[in-house]
Amino acid sequence: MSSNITQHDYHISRQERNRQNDHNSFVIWFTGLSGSGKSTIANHLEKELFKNGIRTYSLDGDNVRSGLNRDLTFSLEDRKENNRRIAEVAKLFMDAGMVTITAFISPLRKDREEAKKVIGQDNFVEIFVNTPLKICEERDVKGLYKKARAGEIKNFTGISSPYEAPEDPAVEIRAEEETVEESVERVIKVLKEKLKYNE
Ligand SMILES: Nc1ncnc2c1ncn2[C@@H]1O[C@H](COP(=O)(O)OS(=O)(=O)O)[C@@H](OP(=O)(O)O)[C@H]1O
Ligand SMILES: Nc1ncnc2c1ncn2[C@@H]1O[C@H](COP(=O)(O)OP(=O)(O)O)[C@@H](O)[C@H]1O
Repeated sequence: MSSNITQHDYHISRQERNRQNDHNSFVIWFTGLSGSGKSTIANHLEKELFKNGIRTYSLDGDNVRSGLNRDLTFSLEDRKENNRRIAEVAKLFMDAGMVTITAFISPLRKDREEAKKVIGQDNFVEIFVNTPLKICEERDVKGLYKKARAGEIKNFTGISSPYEAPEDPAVEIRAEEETVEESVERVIKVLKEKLKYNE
């Protein structure tokens, strides 16, 4: 790492931005298998927050794996780098005052722990979308499970690459037992206090 890099002080602090927005900023980190419902629930959550005047931004596969992280594969090493960069970008959006939502598989506990360190424990809300593999596979939204079972995709999460469930998520969603609206309502309940800006 170069020692010639100087970090400039930002003129406007996160706290000042939060005061102006009249809510706190933090990161909501969704994790779960492919097809578990991360993007669906994250999108509904963002719409609901936005409707209530909360400044939000979502990071997901579409705007990250096809751009910033398009050089990365699905090896565990590259997934770690994927998660690291997402955590750094999420932190920037959080510093800009946004309630930032991320929806990535992020399969390994230690990589999510690293993300938590970058973002800060108090700013990191982990949401586990706990949909059983069997259901994700039946849904097979993108046809990828079929390909993975046929050996056409290597290192597929849940089939030929590991997924480690969070031990103590802020919210655990059992998407097969509740509707998207019910899941979003439960998440918002947990966020209510966190959103309140107190001087
Ligand atoms: N090998 C393999 N394993 C898992 N997923 C795969 C793979 N290859 C492609 N895809 C598609 O990529 C999406 C997951 O990307 P992520 O960036 O969320 O993964 S990770 O956090 O780096 O593990 C995932 O999207 P979601 O279904 O939205 O989770 C898949 O559509
Ligand atoms: N209760 C539920 N919560 C979330 N998604 C659900 C639920 N029930 C069915 N689904 C469906 O499951 C699929 C989940 O896909 P997606 O949100 O893309 O998952 P992921 O982002 O985890 O890959 C969608 O087609 C969604 O409509």
